[in-house]
Amino acid sequence: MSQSLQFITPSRAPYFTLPKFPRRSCTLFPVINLPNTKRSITITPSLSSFLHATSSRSLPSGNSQTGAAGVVSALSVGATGIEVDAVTEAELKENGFRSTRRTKLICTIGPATCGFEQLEALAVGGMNVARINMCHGSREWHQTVIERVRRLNDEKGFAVAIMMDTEGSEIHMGDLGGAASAKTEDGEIWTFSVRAFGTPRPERTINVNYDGFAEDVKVGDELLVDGGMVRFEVTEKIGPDVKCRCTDPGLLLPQANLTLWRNGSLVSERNAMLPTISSKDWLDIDFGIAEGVDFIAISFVKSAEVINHLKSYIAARACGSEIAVIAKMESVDSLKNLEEIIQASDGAMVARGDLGAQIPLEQVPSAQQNIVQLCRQLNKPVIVASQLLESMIEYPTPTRAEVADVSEAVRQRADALMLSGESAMGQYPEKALAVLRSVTVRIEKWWREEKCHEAMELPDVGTLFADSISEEICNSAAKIANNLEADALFVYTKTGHMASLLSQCRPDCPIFAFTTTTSVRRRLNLQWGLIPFRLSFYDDMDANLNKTFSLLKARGMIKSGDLVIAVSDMLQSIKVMNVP
Ligand SMILES: Nc1ncnc2c1ncn2[C@@H]1O[C@H](COP(=O)(O)OP(=O)(O)O)[C@@H](O)[C@H]1O
Ligand SMILES: C=C(OP(=O)(O)O)C(=O)O
Ligand SMILES: [K+]
Ligand SMILES: [Mg+2]
Repeated sequence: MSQSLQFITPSRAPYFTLPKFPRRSCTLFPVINLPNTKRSITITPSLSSFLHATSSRSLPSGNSQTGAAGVVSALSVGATGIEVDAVTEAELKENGFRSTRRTKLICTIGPATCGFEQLEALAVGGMNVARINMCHGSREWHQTVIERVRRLNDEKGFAVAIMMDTEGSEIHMGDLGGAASAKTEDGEIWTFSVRAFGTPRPERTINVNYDGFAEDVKVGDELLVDGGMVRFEVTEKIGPDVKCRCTDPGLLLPQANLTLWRNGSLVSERNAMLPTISSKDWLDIDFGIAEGVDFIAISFVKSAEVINHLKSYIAARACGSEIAVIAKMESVDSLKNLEEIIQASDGAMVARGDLGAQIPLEQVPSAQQNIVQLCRQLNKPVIVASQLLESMIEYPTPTRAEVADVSEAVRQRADALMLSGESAMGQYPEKALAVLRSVTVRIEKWWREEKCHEAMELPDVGTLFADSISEEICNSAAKIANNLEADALFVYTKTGHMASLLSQCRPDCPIFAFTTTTSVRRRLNLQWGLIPFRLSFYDDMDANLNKTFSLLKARGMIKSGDLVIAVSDMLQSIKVMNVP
C-alpha cells in the first residue's frame, strides 16, 4: 500500500508567494489510525488549495523492470543498474538501515597514504573524500593521487570525491632543505630569513616565504609556528635575518605556517594586504579544474567577494562540470564576515589549526559551534578539521580527550570530519580512520537512542517559489519519516538539491539519494546522512521506485515490508510506502 501527496505547482507560480507553515509544527500531515504502525498507514493531507492529494497504485508485487537485477554488481553498471560502493552496501547489511554512519569522513592524503593499496584501504575504511593539500608536494604528485583515486572508483565501484585545498597567501617556512622535520630546544637561537641559504644549509636556519618579514617584525614579538606548536621570541634583527629564541620547544615541519603576536594581539596588517588567492593558488586552481576535482577549498577566506570571484571563474573555465567551493574559516576576518561567506560558498570548513593561531585557543570551541550551526541553517555542508586525533600521528590509540572532541563534532551534527597529519604522514592512518568511524557510529546511535535532538529552527533558504516548495516537501518528508519511524528516505534528484534539503533536516533514518551522474553522486558524499547511488531515471516516479526496489532487494539492501518515504525533484510529491 502506498500513499502519496503531490504538490501541484500553479502555472503562475513566480507571482505567488508560498503560504508559510509553522516549521516546527507537527500538524502539517496529521497521521491517524496507526494501529500496527508500519503496516497500516493513513495520511490525511490537510493543506491549502496548493496541495492536492492523490492516492497512488500499490506496487504490483514482484514487479521488476530489470529482470537481471540480481546480477548487477557494484562494478558493472548498465543503463538499468544501480551504482553503490561495496563498503556502503556492507555497512547497510551489517548495521541495518537505521544504524548506517551519517557523518562523512575526509582523509588528507600524504606520503603515508598515497599508494594505490593505501588509498584502497582508506576507501574500504570509510573515506568519503580524499583531500590533497597544495601546501605540500608537487602538482605531479597530486596528479598521481587523483589518478589513483579515480581508478579506485572506476575499478572498485567507490565514489570517493577529491577535495583540493589551496595554499593561500599565508606566511610560512620553507622546506627545511629536504629534512622531514627539525627539533627545537628551549632557549635555542634560530634564524628566520628571506635569504636563500646554500647547501649544506647553516644550522638552525629557516627560510620564510614573505619578503617583508624582517621589515614587519619587531624585537619582542612572539612568533608562533604551526598555530603555536612551537614558539619563539624575536630577539634581534640583522638585515634580512631575524634571530629568535625558542620559548616553547617542539618539532618544526616543512612549510609550517607562521603567525606573529605583539602585546597579546595578532599582527594582522600584513596578512590583510596579501591576496586570499595567490598567483600560485590560481595555477593550482587551473590544475584542479583540469583534473575535474569535486571540491576546491580556499584557505584564509576573508570575504564573500573572493568566493564569488572564484565561482564565476570556475563557471567560465570548467565548461559545465560543477566544482563546489568550500570556504575555510581560519582567520579573524572569516569570523567577522561569517554569514556572507557561508552564503556565497557551497560549504565551509572549520579549519581549527590556523584558527587557533589567530584567535585565543579557548575561543575555538564556540567559533566551531557557531560555524556549524550557521552552515546547517543555511544548508551548506560543514567540515570540522584539524587535530581530531592528533596523537594518533605517533600512537596507535587516541586520547580520551580526542574521542570527546570527535564526539562533540558528531553531536553538533557537522556533515564531515577531517583527518590531516593523522592520515597524511602519521604512523597509523587506517587505525585513525577506524577510530573516527567507530566513534562516529557509536555517538550517532547514542544520540538517536537518547532522542536528544536539539530543535533547530530552519529558516527558508530558497528565494524562488519552486525552492520554497522543495524545502516544504523535504521538511515534511523528514518529519513524516521521524514520526512513522521509517526505515529510509528515498530521494530522486538530478542536481542533488533535494537530497541536500533532506540532509539539512538531519532525520532519524538514512537518506538514499539516487542521482543520474557520477559527479553529483561524488559531491553528495560530503553531506550528512546521504547514501548516494547512481541510477538512470524514468520520468515516472512509480517506475523509478519499482526499479529501485527490485535492484536493492536483489542485493539484499532492503526487504519487503520496509517503510520508505520517497521524494523527487522531478515530481513534487511525497510517497509513503512499504517495500512490496
Ligand atoms: N602532499 C604532501 N606531501 C608531503 N607531506 C604532506 C603532504 N600533505 C600533507 N603532508 C604532511 O602532513 C602534515 C599535515 O597535513 P595538513 O594538515 O594538510 O598540512 P599543514 O600541517 O601544513 O596544515 C603536513 O604538515 C605535512 O607534513
Ligand atoms: C585545515 C587547515 O588548513 P591547512 O591544513 O591547510 O593549514 C587548518 O588550518 O586547520
Ligand atoms: K592548505
Ligand atoms: Mg589552515
